[in-house]
Amino acid sequence: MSDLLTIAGRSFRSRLMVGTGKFSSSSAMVAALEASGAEIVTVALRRVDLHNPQDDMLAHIDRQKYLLLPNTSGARDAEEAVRLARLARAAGCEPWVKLEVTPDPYYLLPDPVETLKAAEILVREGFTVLPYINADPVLAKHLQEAGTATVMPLGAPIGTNRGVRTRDQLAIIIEQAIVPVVVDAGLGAPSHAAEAMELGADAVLVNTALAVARDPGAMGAAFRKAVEAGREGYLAGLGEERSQAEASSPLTGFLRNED
Ligand SMILES: CC(=O)[C@@H](O)[C@H](O)COP(=O)(O)O
Repeated sequence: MSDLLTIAGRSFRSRLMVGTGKFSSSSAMVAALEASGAEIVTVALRRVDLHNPQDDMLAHIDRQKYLLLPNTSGARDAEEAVRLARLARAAGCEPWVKLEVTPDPYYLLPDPVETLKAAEILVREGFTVLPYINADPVLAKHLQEAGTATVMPLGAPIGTNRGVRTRDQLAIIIEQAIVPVVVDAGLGAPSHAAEAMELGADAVLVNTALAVARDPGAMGAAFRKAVEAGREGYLAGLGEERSQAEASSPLTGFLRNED
């Protein structure tokens, strides 16, 4: 039986989304995308010319194969984010947007107030909104009530490769979610992606780990397997953590009885 990820009524086999920044070459990016099995690929609106099909990056992304998810990376407030999303739609992109509002260039942490404000506007305008947020369960609820198609809480700040540092808050978001939860940012190793999936995330988004790998294609394949393994582990039902040891084999009834 297939285990599909469904976002806003659209289904995907892959639970790994991939970002397109920081790759050393277009061929490295294509190798990573293909090996990852991703079906959703995010592109920073500030880095591409959507009106130009020959744009170096866009020309390398097969839009029959991948859903192009424009992101508002670089937007510092709601107004800038909304403007970027509208530009993407005007240029012929599907009305899906990865909403990112990051006023602070040092930590790139998302602004919760401006993100919610932008999400409310974009949902009203008919966009399918996938907001990047800190791992804040209260904000995640507000965004879902506003009509976002997912929530995308961070594992760690963008580009840090530090893994699932927000585990406890992610668990609450996942427990309460009524839309898919996509753990986005900071996942620097395949094991990080597996951990997020084992926790019950519906999908993950990865960019830096693939882009900076010595072999981005091989890393794409490794993340693909990790996401699948994490998902399978989650569905199989993981055992609960315990503080006290519990023997896996009987501890009585042998050796001493033979005296
Ligand atoms: C590409 C994208 O949409 C970002 O949110 C982010 O870049 C992903 O995080 P990492 O680069 O840390 O994987």
